[in-house]
Amino acid sequence: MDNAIVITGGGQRLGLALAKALHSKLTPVVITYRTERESIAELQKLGITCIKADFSTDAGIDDFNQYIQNHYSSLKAVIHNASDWLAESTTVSASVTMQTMMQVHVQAPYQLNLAFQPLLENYYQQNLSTASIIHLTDFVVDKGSKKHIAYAASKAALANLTLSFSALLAPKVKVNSIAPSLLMFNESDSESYKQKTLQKSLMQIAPGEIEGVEAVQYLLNSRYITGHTLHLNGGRHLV
Ligand SMILES: NC(=O)C1=CN([C@@H]2O[C@H](COP(=O)(O)OP(=O)(O)OC[C@H]3O[C@@H](n4cnc5c(N)ncnc54)[C@H](OP(=O)(O)O)[C@@H]3O)[C@@H](O)[C@H]2O)C=CC1
Ligand SMILES: Nc1nc2c(c(=O)[nH]1)N=C([C@H](O)[C@@H](O)CO)CN2
Repeated sequence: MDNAIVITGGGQRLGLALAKALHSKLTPVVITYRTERESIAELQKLGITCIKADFSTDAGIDDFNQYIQNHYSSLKAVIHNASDWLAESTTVSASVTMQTMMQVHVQAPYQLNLAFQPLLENYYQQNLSTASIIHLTDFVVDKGSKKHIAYAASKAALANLTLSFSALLAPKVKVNSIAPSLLMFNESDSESYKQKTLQKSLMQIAPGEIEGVEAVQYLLNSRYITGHTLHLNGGRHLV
């Protein structure tokens, strides 16, 4: 199959919204997921290919790469959305926390970008239009986070991959980051946490998945933007 869009972590929230928004007969979407959810069957009914993949090991990354190499000859885009928002804790060692964060946020995008380079360049050759890599980073790349230290460091490394891969792959492939501060809360978030978090930005809302979907569509449609970080932070940097 040709011209596919790969979205990692497409089983819920932003990845799920991206899959539904971007899938079409001309640009079929492939998502990865780890956890069985009703959403997976919903996506399969829409014709979206759902591949179970756990990037916590290099073997898991290799297996997904092999699937793509065996089934696709060109890729329009790869969206590295898969992520674990791990905080430092007393139950998980610092070493395991950092290793876990670097594995999903850096090893997986790094290894898959290198593996998918020929497929992305094939898209350019076949369509005379740039292919795309999009890294989902985070506002904390520029600020750090005292409660998610390893998470923030790994997202900063991911942001640096954007700079290196944009230089390596231009002009056939654009490589950009999207850095949200807050898109949507988690079900476990308390009302007090939500209010405290909303106060941190000028806009004081959680904009929802649609803000991320529209940012991705903007970058996919560009012929010129690369090496860039699109900040979705509601003016948080000015508070
Ligand atoms: N939500 C927000 O407000 C913000 C989000 N971001 C970033 O935006 C992106 C989307 O956020 P959100 O939708 O909340 O993300 P989620 O927390 O919902 O994570 C997305 C998916 O990543 C998958 N995933 C986690 N670890 C692994 C792994 N080791 N291997 C494979 N898949 C894995 C999970 O799959 P499964 O469920 O199938 O196990 C999960 O559904 C993320 O990169 C996030 O860091 C940044 C700032 C704010
Ligand atoms: N993988 C995830 N990363 C992040 C999440 C999330 O739910 N999953 N959430 C946030 C928060 O929105 C934080 O930015 C404000 O509470 C950050 N990253």
